[in-house]
Amino acid sequence: MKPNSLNTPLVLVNLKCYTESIGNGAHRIARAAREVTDESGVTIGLAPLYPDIHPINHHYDIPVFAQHVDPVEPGAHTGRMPLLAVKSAGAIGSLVNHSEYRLNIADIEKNVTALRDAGMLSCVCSNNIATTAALSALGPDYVAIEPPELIGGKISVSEANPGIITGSVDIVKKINPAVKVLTGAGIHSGKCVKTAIDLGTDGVLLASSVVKAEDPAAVLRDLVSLL
Ligand SMILES: O=C[C@H](O)COP(=O)(O)O
Repeated sequence: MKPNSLNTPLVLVNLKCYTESIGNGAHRIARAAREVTDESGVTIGLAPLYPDIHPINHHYDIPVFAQHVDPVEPGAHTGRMPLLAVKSAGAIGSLVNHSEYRLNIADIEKNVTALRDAGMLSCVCSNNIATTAALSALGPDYVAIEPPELIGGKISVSEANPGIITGSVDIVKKINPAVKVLTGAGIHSGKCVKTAIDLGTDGVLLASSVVKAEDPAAVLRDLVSLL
């Protein structure tokens, strides 16, 4: 799997730390992602827990992102996760500054630069248009705009706040048009995904609708159905 070469649109599923994402649960979601990628041709990536990066990459050959990397060089640190460790496990990129794991701007810049230098993809999360502007200036591969109040809910950003999507797309185009824009929070249907794409994004970042589903493949099939 070559970094810097993911097709658009991208459906990136963050497995977070949900019970359903642990052990066999991660394999269940990865199998579903593989199946729906094969049926639809849409790129579906996963951001699993660290122990599942290698098995998911190895068994299912789908793009794997880390959920976070620590802005540290390999060395005398304990309990940290340097990006070379996730690269060596098979991750092609990492989320940075997720709403559930905020970093300061200096550490975001450090991670974006280190990921680029390692030939990996950065997907930096943002909570509003002003933050999106600042983050796009750092030149990540993706900025993912996610209103925190909609994360984990049943109403998607596409339905509740299309203005934050168009505002983010517009500001990124002005500041750094090479940066791709994802959006997320509450994305649960093909209609939400289609709206996000029609508003100018390059894909979606989502979690609960797939991870907590009884049948993740059915949800993924619906998510890509209008692309
Ligand atoms: O990383 C994913 C986002 O936080 C969205 O999560 P959600 O789809 O559960 O709202």
